[in-house]
Amino acid sequence: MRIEVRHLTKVYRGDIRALEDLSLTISGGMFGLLGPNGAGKTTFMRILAGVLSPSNGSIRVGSYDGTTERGRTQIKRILGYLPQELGVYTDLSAYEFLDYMGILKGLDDRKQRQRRVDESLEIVAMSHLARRKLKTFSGGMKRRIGIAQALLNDPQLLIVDEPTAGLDPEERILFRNLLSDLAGKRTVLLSTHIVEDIAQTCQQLACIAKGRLLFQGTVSEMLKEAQGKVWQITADQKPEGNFTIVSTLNMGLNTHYRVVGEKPSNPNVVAIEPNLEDSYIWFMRNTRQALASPRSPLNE
Ligand SMILES: Nc1ncnc2c1ncn2[C@@H]1O[C@H](COP(=O)(O)OP(=O)(O)OP(=O)(O)O)[C@@H](O)[C@H]1O
Repeated sequence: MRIEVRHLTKVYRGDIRALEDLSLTISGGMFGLLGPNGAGKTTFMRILAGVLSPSNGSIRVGSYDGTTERGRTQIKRILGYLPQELGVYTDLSAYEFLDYMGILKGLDDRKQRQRRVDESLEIVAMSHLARRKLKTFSGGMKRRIGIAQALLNDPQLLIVDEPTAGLDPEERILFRNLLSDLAGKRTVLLSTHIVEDIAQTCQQLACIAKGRLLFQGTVSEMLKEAQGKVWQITADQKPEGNFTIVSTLNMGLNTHYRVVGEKPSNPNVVAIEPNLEDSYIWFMRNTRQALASPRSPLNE
């Protein structure tokens, strides 16, 4: 399922510009949308999901036009959406909740709906907990029920917004693996500010900040962007300079500081290979610097 977004702009009331001339292409598999809080990720996802209309720009999901009412209705049929918050149905059992969501999604035939609920529970490995109330579930289990809900109509496009926030490390890994499995036969769009989730699951990603596209490409292309910008400084006190310290490792007599920026002038500096988090920090640094410059297009 190919998604093409061109010149997408969203202006909320009060002239809040959440998306600014955003163009990107998602060609299938698992795609990551990375950006800090307030970057415009949720706005983008909600527009794609047809919940919100854009102020400007075009959206094509497969052969459907997301800017028309008819196109949005068609897109909703082939789309599953896991929002950040699932809502408060905590007194329902997993099965009752999914059955109810199935009715809302227009699965009117009871037998067919039950079959889809059973299949979705099976995909997320929750069949054995179908009769338990949602309020007794851990964060990771609730997230899996959220995915089951999004899978009820067997969508070709699955949109998940910040799905691992608040999960413990083990739950996060399980959840990431589940998303990768699902991406085998559909397009999965994963929005997050957790770099590791994208590094572990996505081949393609886009990085946005302040509603603008900073980067689109593969994980290895993004790594290349920070090549020659990541350093290890060994020192006995915190170094200062035009860089961002991303980690500090106390080695006893001295400390290893991992920093991102132009080559520091400090002694005991060695270049190291960037990871995706370093690249992300590099892009964010550049964005902040551009914002500080009055001539930057980011300030228009
Ligand atoms: N309904 C709204 N009315 C006005 N401004 C809004 C509305 N929804 C979002 N915004 C603003 O639009 C910008 C982008 O918000 P959005 O929620 O899309 O970002 P995000 O990347 O998803 O952030 P987060 O990870 O914090 O959810 C922010 O400045 C936000 O305050």
